[in-house]
Amino acid sequence: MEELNREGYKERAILVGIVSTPEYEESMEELKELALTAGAEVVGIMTQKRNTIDKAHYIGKGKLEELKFFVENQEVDLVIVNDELTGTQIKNIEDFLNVKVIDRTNLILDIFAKRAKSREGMLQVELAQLKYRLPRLVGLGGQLSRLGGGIGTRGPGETKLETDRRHIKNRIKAIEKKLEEIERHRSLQRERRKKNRIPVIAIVGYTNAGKSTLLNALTNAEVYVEDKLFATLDPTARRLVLPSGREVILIDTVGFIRKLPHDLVEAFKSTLEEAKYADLLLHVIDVTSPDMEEKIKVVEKVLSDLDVINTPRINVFNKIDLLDVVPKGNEKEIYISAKNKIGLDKLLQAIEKEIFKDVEIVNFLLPYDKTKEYNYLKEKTKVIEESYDEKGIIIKAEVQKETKERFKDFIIV
Ligand SMILES: Nc1nc2c(ncn2[C@@H]2O[C@H](COP(=O)(O)OP(=O)(O)OP(=O)(O)O)[C@@H](O)[C@H]2O)c(=O)[nH]1
Ligand SMILES: [Mg+2]
Repeated sequence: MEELNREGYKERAILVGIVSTPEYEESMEELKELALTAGAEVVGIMTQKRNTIDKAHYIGKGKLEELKFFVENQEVDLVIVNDELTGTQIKNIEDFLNVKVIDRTNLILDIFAKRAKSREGMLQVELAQLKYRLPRLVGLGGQLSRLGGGIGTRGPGETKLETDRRHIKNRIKAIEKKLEEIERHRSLQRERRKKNRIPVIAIVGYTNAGKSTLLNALTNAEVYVEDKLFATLDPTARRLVLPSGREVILIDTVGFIRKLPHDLVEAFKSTLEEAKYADLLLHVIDVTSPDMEEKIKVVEKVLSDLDVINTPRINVFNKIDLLDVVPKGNEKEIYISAKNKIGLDKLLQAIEKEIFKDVEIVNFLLPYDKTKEYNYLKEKTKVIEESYDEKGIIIKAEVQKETKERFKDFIIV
């Protein structure tokens, strides 16, 4: 879908980046994707080779002159810089070019602001935006008054972004309090799930890898899928019945990206907590992306930061319909096409094997006076069936090895 801004046209943007790392090209390509996702029209890309970022103007003075020429000739509305800028840098460049300047972080925040739908998502994004703005008020003040609205100045649900330091600080406190309440509610839900012994599987991965498509394919859910970045912001949970008839909960999560703004990671921590408490992670990887290895590393870094790098994980290589030769894979590396539903059987088997590797379904016969044992099984295991016999209660339950050992005297076949 073509997105026009409120004035009815697309803001004309030029992308500016510094060439310093080998991944630079992919990173610029991604910046372009981000700009398109935010609703801009990219009319030019300008890069400069240098080792350090210019403290005052990001790029060198000569390059800036060149940029000014381009901005004036191409009727550019917006300059997007590939690195995070200070408030002073934003102000200096804007004063020189007389056009709005935003950085990569602000661009990502802007996309999140437009995409956020749930109350929690909106609060999280607003919090990240306010934290980003607070140290940059010098530079950002001009954007709202002199240069108008548009990309980089929007709040979630189009709320007006604050420019007053005191108000921002108060708002940050208020939002943090509200988010704590929501988090408390969420942890109650988690407790309940734990009590019901339903295993939780979180789908994680780089943005646009196909996570939501996979959730839809496995559960017939209708989660929003789009060939744009950050289609998903809110964690969506769905029930999934495995081939054995056992049930799990599958959760879709927000995608990761390189140089993900720190405040955003912080703000989304509670959403990402879903991954933290998962019994298994499915790491969805787009096999068609030329920098697949680097993206895998970015995701693994976030998983480390979230302290879930040791959670059992299956790497799901997606979009194999676009490959000529498909690798065979193994139990921990499954090749699929979520869109064309190829390889899903193998994936389900692998999930089943991983999740239930330590549990077994066992039948117990408990005499009626064994109330303590009965209560233990009811509370600590997943009871599948219960029936009554003259000798006692027959319980069919999913149990860990230790429980089976402990109750071995009551096992029947
Ligand atoms: N060719 C091909 N395209 C796929 C496949 N799976 C997903 N896609 C496409 O990849 C794009 C992204 O899919 P999503 O499911 O929205 O990706 P996501 O990982 O949820 O993305 P975010 O929520 O933005 O992080 C969409 O255009 C999908 O149609 C696949 O198996 N083959
Ligand atoms: Mg998604």
